[in-house]
Amino acid sequence: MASSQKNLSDYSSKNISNISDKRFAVIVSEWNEEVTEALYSGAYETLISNGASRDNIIRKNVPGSFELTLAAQWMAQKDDVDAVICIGCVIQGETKHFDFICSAVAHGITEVGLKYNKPVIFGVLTPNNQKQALDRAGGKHGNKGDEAAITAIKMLGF
Ligand SMILES: Nc1c(NC[C@H](O)[C@H](O)[C@H](O)CO)[nH]c(=O)[nH]c1=O
Ligand SMILES: CC(=O)[C@@H](O)COP(=O)(O)O
Repeated sequence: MASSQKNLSDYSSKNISNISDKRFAVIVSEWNEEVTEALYSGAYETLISNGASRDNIIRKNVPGSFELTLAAQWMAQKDDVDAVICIGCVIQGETKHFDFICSAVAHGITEVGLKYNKPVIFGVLTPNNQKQALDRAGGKHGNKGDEAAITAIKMLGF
């Protein structure tokens, strides 16, 4: 289902588990900072509004989305991290670089979650242009950061 049919910020709060003692690592890519900061704000506020403690949200920055995977591994291996949320925005350019980054990040983040047996969430936009990105970072299609945070919460309650 395309984001145009389902708002990224719409979610059910039913069956949300107690996350007051859960620790979240949120890794934010610095590329397309206007977008990723909006995604981070959405994720942070969603965690807080669903019961997370401010002291239990650890933010780390990386240069670009490609670096999200290694940073996710560094955080996921910590015993005091319960879930990792990866925030990024990869915008299509003129070359195939977009395809390589998106594929590497998607596969890499998946592998980290499987390796450390904890939620590692793909909160990465892969739009064709800046407008599509902004539409999904608090615009008309909601905020991917909200979606990433509620996904982490629901996986912790699995
Ligand atoms: N073009 C975008 C990038 N490119 C940078 C890579 O993510 C990486 O940092 C570089 O290849 C060095 O390893 N990153 C984004 O997050 N978004 C882009 O649109
Ligand atoms: C996703 C990218 O790395 C991309 O923005 C780079 O742009 P280009 O493909 O035009 O070099």
